[in-house]
Amino acid sequence: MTDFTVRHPEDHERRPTLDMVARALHHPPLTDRQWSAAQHLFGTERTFGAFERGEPIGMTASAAVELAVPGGRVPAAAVAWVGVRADRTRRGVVTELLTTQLHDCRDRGEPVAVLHASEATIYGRFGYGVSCQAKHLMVERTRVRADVPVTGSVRLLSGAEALTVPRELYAATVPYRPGMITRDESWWRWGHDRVLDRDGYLVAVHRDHHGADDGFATYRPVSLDTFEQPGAGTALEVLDLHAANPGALAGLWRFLLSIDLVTKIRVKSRPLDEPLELLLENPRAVGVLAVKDHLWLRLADLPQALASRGYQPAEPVVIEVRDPRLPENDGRYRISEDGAERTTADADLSLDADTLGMLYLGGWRASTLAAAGRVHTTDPKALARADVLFGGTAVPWCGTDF
Ligand SMILES: CC(=O)SCCNC(=O)CCNC(=O)[C@H](O)C(C)(C)COP(=O)(O)OP(=O)(O)OC[C@H]1O[C@@H](n2cnc3c(N)ncnc32)[C@H](O)[C@@H]1OP(=O)(O)O
Repeated sequence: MTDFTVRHPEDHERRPTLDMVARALHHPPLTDRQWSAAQHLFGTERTFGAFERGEPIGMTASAAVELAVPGGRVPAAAVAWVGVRADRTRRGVVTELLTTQLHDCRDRGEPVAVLHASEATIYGRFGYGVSCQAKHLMVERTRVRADVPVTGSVRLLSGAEALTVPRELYAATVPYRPGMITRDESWWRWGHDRVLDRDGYLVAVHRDHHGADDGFATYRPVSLDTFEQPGAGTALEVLDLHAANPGALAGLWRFLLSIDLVTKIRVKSRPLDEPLELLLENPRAVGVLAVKDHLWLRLADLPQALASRGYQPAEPVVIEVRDPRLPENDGRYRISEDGAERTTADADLSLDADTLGMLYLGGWRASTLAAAGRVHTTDPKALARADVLFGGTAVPWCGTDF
């Protein structure tokens, strides 16, 4: 039996704790350079460690972000760096850490927590649901001709511009769909500056025909040559691509497709409705390699979270939610186009908290979740109303790796 305590690490324990979690995720301990970028990602007060006789054996942390939801934005905890030392797993360590973190979230006034999961089997039991999916694409560039008119231009950035322009565009120009999160300076240092420096990523920016920058792509060339297959060519890996409008999206893709000596373009986690194949003369050049769980979402303070998003016009429904890990969320809620509130009325639908996390951004229909046995009702009309009420105006997508 493991005897451990969960608490914030002391200042001198922070780096050993991060090193421990890096090891749990099969990365080497942090270099001095990585540590200098990583230590600003989460304050000590947002980091929880599990300690056994003073040694770190588990960790979870979160960053304060704003999450776009249908009809607005809500303060959220972006959870990351979850891990338990390999010789201390399956003894309840992460259960204790994540439960403490969810209470902390509520206390901070962050009604929602989000994360990207290393494995799809971990987080459902903690009340997280897959709020949206994303697709991984492979474009066979040799079979491709972009078939869209050019309306602007693309330029490659270097030096300070490669660091600053994407920050400005993401903060002020890119429209937020439900699921997108704000990126603070510590994210940019870790998620952008560090990868440009370490992995040789390049930044391309699209400028519209009025001369305003309106989108960027971060990408790198990777050799496909092997000893057995010399001359296999080069793949482009696209890390980050955000566009303020369809012209910018088409222009950035047209640019990526025009780069010489490239045989394939690989890109992970794109929005389900991104119309890349429709921009090409040969749509079959785009292969969808996988559609995977993207952003997992947990309603930590359920009444607050439900009240923080908008609903589409339809007759109200009453939902009954069961949340064994945070029983204070249990209860019935009336959802209408005017908002959400607790009620004592009879329930039309019943579901668990993780399923409500799936509905929250509008990425799934209640009727789809009912077909999967996750939403229970005897009234098909109530399901149809829930489909409309919870529906969003855009397909949700996060698009930030954290
Ligand atoms: C947002 C992120 O950072 S994602 C990164 C997550 N981290 C990793 O994948 C690193 C490698 N893995 C680990 O560090 C650990 O195995 C963790 C964090 C996944 C789980 O930590 P543990 O302390 O072993 O979990 P704990 O003992 O609290 O398990 C709770 C329950 O989840 C189950 N569980 C834990 N991990 C897994 C898993 N990977 N797959 C399936 N079930 C799991 C346990 O069996 C247990 O089930 P039970 O309650 O029915 O008995």
